[in-house]
Amino acid sequence: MTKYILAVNAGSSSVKVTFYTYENPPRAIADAQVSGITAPPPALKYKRGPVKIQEKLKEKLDTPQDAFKYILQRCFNDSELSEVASETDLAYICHRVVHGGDYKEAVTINDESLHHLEELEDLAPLHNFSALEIIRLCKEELPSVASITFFDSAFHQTMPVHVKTYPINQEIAKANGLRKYGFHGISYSFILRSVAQFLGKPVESTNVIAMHIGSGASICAIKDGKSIDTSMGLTPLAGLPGATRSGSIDPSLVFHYTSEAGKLSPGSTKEMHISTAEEILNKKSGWKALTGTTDFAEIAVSDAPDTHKLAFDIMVDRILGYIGSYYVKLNGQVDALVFAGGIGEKSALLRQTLVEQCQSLGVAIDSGANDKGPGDETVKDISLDGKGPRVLICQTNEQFEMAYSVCTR
Ligand SMILES: Nc1ncnc2c1ncn2[C@@H]1O[C@H](COP(=O)(O)OP(=O)(O)O)[C@@H](O)[C@H]1O
Ligand SMILES: CC(=O)OP(=O)(O)O
Ligand SMILES: [Mg+2]
Repeated sequence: MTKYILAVNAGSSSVKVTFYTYENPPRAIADAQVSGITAPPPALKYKRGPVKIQEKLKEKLDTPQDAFKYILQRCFNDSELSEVASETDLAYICHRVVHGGDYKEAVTINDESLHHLEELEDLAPLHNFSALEIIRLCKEELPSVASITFFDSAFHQTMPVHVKTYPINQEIAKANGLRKYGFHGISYSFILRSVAQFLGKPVESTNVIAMHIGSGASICAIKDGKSIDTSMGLTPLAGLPGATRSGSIDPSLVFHYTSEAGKLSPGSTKEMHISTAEEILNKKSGWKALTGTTDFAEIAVSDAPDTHKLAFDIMVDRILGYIGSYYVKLNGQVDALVFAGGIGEKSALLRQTLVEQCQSLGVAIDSGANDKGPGDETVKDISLDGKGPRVLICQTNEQFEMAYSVCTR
């Protein structure tokens, strides 16, 4: 009997799942996403073959587990998707877990690994909570299917010690796991393989500066196929601003923000032990705080109001800072600057502005190709011929990367 893989990408406000055939390479047979869990009504996007459905849901889906259960039932009950009708049709469930601590590779869930992940939750309650809730649910409701967790942080284990280490008391740092981990690694691994293939180079000798710019945004310096630095840190808060995240700020700002900032947040629970400061900097900052919208498509327009223009300029400035730093760290040996993530893939204005400001690195883009975007291509070259690095768009796919890893191991 043909078996299928279910790949789950759970965020705080959305749950995305894709069903794949269990073959090399895996082929997507259906894709479903519930967003707006924290801002009801929830919305469903469902794609099966040529069929595309978008609807607002009447159901109350307040938590990622509710959203996941809803998606699963809907897919299992869809008579047009008879391939997956119950747990017996599934070979594996892949889960994206943002923070994997010291894990260097994916792990199969059993009591021991789940317990270890639950301990890690303290370090990253805001980011691991949704995924862990869904893993616990799968263990209970789909007990015959093996769950494998893939970690965003695993790709960055190759960063040198001096890059990973914060200059603080090392006993305390070691006891509490306080170091730079870096995230979006499942995406970077997809980007690296796709870009190396596109350039016709072995992964082991590919050097790129890759940007995953979405509602969470990061950038990564990849040397000889390995991450040597990335902008996120102990948690995904560090580095670039995001839709609701401040990105890097002077840490002292926390002590001056409000007198309440250091206290436990009212939203804190047994599972989500977070302070008001963490909540403000993760959920009430970023371009939402500057402009009122989390939608970068409203910000990245040429005739935007001043508030939006400021948010755009901040984003450009912070990204430029990292590109400059990583270009130097890579000793100028850069095969390509790669744009990925919802914004990196869709905003021609952001790409154009950034590349114009990186002229000193010898990069230039073909504005027609840039405006057209990647279309159906996984990797699209938008550079003008020149001596400098190529400029590429890569349509990254975290669910595919997890399924691919399972099918090729
Ligand atoms: N045409 C566009 N121009 C600029 N930004 C866009 C466009 N379309 C979508 N986006 C932005 O992409 C972001 C979502 O990217 P995505 O990588 O899916 O994020 P995440 O996985 O973190 O939810 C949102 O901020 C959305 O506004
Ligand atoms: C790590 C992270 O920020 O993830 P996302 O972009 O999906 O929020
Ligand atoms: Mg994402």
